[in-house]
Amino acid sequence: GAGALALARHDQNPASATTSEADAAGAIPFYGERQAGIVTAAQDRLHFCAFDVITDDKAALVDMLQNWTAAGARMTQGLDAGTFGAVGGSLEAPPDDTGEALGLPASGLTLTIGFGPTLFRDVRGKDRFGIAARRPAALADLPKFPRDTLEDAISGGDIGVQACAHDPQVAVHAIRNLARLGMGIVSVRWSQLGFGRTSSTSRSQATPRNLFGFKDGTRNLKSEDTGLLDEHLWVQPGDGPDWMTGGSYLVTRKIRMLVETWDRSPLAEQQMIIGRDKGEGAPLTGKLEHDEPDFAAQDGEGEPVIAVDSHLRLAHPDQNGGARLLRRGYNFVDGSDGLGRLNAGLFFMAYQRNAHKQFVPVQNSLAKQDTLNEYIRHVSSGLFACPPGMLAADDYWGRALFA
Ligand SMILES: C=CC1=C(C)c2cc3[nH]c(cc4nc(cc5[nH]c(cc1n2)c(C)c5CCC(=O)O)C(CCC(=O)O)=C4C)c(C)c3C=C
Ligand SMILES: [Fe+2]
Repeated sequence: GAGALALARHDQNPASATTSEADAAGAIPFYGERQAGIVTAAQDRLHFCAFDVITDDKAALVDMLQNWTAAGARMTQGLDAGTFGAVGGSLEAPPDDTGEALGLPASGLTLTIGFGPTLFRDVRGKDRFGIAARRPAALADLPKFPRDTLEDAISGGDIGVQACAHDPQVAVHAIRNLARLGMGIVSVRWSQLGFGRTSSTSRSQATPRNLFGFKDGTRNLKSEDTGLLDEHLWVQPGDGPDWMTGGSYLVTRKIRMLVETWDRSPLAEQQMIIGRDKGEGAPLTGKLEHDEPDFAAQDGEGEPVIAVDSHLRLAHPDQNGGARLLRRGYNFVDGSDGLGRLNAGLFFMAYQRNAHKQFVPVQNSLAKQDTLNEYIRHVSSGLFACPPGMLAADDYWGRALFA
């Protein structure tokens, strides 16, 4: 607990220890112009859940979204999901909170909601809730990419909820209570736990490492780049539809990483594949992490120093019509695969103004020729339209869409 933390940090600057402890325990505002959990400095833990709506009753769905909003406003502030709480209600009724977060602080919990293509029209093309005309053009299904090995059962979903927190128990508690409140209206389609954020979304954060051991998120869109955020992250007036103005599109990709194969490849080869060095994270043409890569530089034999099929070159905006992403992924290890290997990888998440103009061209370049492909498999995919934030307590998730 707090005692152990204080001990562990005894030899460090006490002021900074206090600040980071407070940050890790603190509450992030639920209401605001934007949804929290997008440019919010990436927390350590993730529980993402995709739900399917199992009712045709629009009023029941809207009622659930109102209940979710009220519970989300409470849980993100460190409170129980309901007003009676885990132990404050009637002995004759199931509690309005499941209880496993009793005594835990808010832990930086954010809840970010998005609506999937199938909420507007189901797989048979039916306009389920009379909102098909409000489906954004940018929410068209993602194309199939070369090498995709997607599993339908862990892809897609009508509603996606991203719960991020510094404590996994807090993130899981939030998703579990939304699922409980949604009983009979939604069912859990798939869910994913993640740890060790693989991107920094703020210049105040050090760049973390992915399970290949490389710094990931060096050249990410950052919360401080407000001009770039308007250009690349937030849906702008005129992009349409109006209910999405100020929102953003989330692409999720569960990417299995064949870590055992990777671990047998030489350091020089690993660095060639990424296009950066493993220790510092500098481009192979530079010294420091944030040095600009020089794609024209050649080695003694006239070969490009940053290989033409390296991840760095293929993912770079210059190769993809200027496309940029706000990456916000997490590592995962879902036990083992029964074949003596870890079932490990990257749960890739990226927010953007239009996935068809940003994620799609980047992923097409990567899928065609990235040397990283030998070591990874895309096994799940999702696309969600995340509306803007809510300014007041009488608003609710999806109001502008369903009104
Ligand atoms: C389609 C988008 C991307 C997928 C899928 C993706 C998978 C993936 N990436 C790594 C490791 C690294 N990626 C890095 C940079 C980087 N990656 C993407 C996009 C996708 N990556 C972009 C847009 C960028 C930034 C490019 C730039 O602007 O220079 C890096 C380098 C460090 C960094 O800048 O973040 C690493 C390392 C893995 C392991 C992976 C799949 C499992
Ligand atoms: Fe990448």
